[in-house]
Amino acid sequence: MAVFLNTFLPDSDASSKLQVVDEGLVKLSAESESSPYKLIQKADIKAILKIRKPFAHKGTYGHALIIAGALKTMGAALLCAKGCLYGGAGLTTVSVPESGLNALNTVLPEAMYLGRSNLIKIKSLKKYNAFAIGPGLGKLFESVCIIEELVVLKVPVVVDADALNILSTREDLLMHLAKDSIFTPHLKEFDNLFGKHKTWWERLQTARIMAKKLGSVIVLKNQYTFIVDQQGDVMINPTGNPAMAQGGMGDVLTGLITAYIAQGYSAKAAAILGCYFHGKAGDELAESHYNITASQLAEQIPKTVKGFLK
Ligand SMILES: NC(=O)C1=CN([C@@H]2O[C@H](COP(=O)(O)OP(=O)(O)OC[C@H]3O[C@@H](n4cnc5c(N)ncnc54)[C@H](OP(=O)(O)O)[C@@H]3O)[C@@H](O)[C@H]2O)[C@@H](O)CC1
Ligand SMILES: Nc1ncnc2c1ncn2[C@@H]1O[C@H](COP(=O)(O)OP(=O)(O)O)[C@@H](O)[C@H]1O
Repeated sequence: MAVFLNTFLPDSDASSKLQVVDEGLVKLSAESESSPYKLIQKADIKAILKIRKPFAHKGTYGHALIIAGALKTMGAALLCAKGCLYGGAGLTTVSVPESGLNALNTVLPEAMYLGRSNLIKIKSLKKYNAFAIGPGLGKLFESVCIIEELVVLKVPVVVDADALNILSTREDLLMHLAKDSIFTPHLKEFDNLFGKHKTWWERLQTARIMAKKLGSVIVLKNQYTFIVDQQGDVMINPTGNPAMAQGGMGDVLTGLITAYIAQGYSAKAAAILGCYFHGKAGDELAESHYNITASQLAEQIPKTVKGFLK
């Protein structure tokens, strides 16, 4: 029986009730036209996920740089870094204000530190192959300057939280960010960035247009998160649950997606894997927990991925 898009939306409208959602990312029948809306299946994840290789070392799985945190929101940076470490990046470096250095060394001894002043030395950024910016960053002048540097560097970036809010007032930067970047807004951040929307259907149409225009992936977060690729196709993530509705959960997702970029996945694949395993870790924890903290979820990720492969 056909499934329609309205099943995955929290509100009601006439158009989404008519829009069929395909099961899986691969078109199965040559006869029917494929829908731009696709529900991610377990088989899709199996096809995308690469098994860790014998003789692999930390260099095999990339080096991620996370630019996040401010005095009162250092936790967001730590959670993002935690998502990246537990997502399997070979190396994770975190650029937080110096006031966060002790916390970083104490909470995440596996992570390295890069001072904010070093961020403007482009040469020092060449060793990283995955970049994330935004969780808890704040919207101070320094944060704007860092985004300007990333635009000059022309590297794809995972953009979240405060970095999204900065871009909402700087269309020049938004339009010049490297293609294959990944934007991870929740509803409010999305509307800040692209304008107010009355319905989720309208919001989704804007996401499709903007993902094409930017040549980037938009991860529009909700109970069912929509991953919109550079062609404007929409992949619907089936995992996740209300036990996950606690602060910091999106920060972990940003770190996890960045870990997959570091490991060599494309922007689209990294977004799909990140959303799927983030939600699946939450689903597994929710079997025995009424609610879940973001730290708890990050720590569950390697177990979830291992269990998935069995
Ligand atoms: N430990 C730390 O350091 C943490 C630091 N953090 C960092 O702090 C920074 C600012 O984060 P923030 O939570 O203050 O602002 P933001 O996320 O814009 O929410 C503002 C309001 O928007 C709404 N809203 C949000 N989501 C929605 C949704 N899905 N659907 C609908 N509405 C939604 C909701 O408004 P309401 O509906 O309650 O009126 C909410 O109150 C940011 O950089 C972040 O990374 C956090 O990650 C927490 C842990
Ligand atoms: N009810 C829910 N069902 C499924 N996923 C949820 C639910 N509530 C929150 N999440 C997930 O948690 C994350 C929340 O992200 P975000 O709002 O950016 O949080 P924060 O800014 O606190 O880190 C998203 O990935 C979202 O899909």
